[in-house]
Amino acid sequence: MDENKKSTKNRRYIDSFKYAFIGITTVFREERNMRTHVTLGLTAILLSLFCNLTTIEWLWMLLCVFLVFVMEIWNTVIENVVDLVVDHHFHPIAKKAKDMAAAAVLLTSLFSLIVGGTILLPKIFSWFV
Ligand SMILES: Nc1ncnc2c1ncn2[C@@H]1O[C@H](COP(=O)(O)OP(=O)(O)OP(=O)(O)O)[C@@H](O)[C@H]1O
Repeated sequence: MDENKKSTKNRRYIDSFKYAFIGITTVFREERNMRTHVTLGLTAILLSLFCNLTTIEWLWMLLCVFLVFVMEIWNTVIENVVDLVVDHHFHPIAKKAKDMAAAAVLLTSLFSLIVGGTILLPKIFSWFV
């Protein structure tokens, strides 16, 4: 049987990891927004490496980066399920679901921007004064 076309439960933990990894690579390959989030997240982590963060600050930064990734993955899940259900035809409830999923990503990104800015900006300014 073609492994990519199976629709039964994973029997082994290694299979669960394998399909989760395929999910990550698929969302990265197919969603431009996900690639932007990864680029911005990696930039924030790279900057943090030069900013001498405390353990708590590191945990906040990592929480924000992972939250945005997870929210973008859920947004993509909802887009895919909606497209599957309405078969790409216009439907007001499809629009509502997709707009709300996009709103969740927007709010998480704004929250991350506030946290990242609060932690990193004072440290970056202190390099120049
Ligand atoms: N089947 C549909 N019926 C009604 N409106 C839709 C439908 N599909 C998409 N839309 C509208 O188009 C917008 C963009 O949908 P699309 O599936 O292209 O997501 P996207 O451009 O990948 O969005 P995002 O930037 O959140 O990833 C939705 O937020 C919604 O307003």
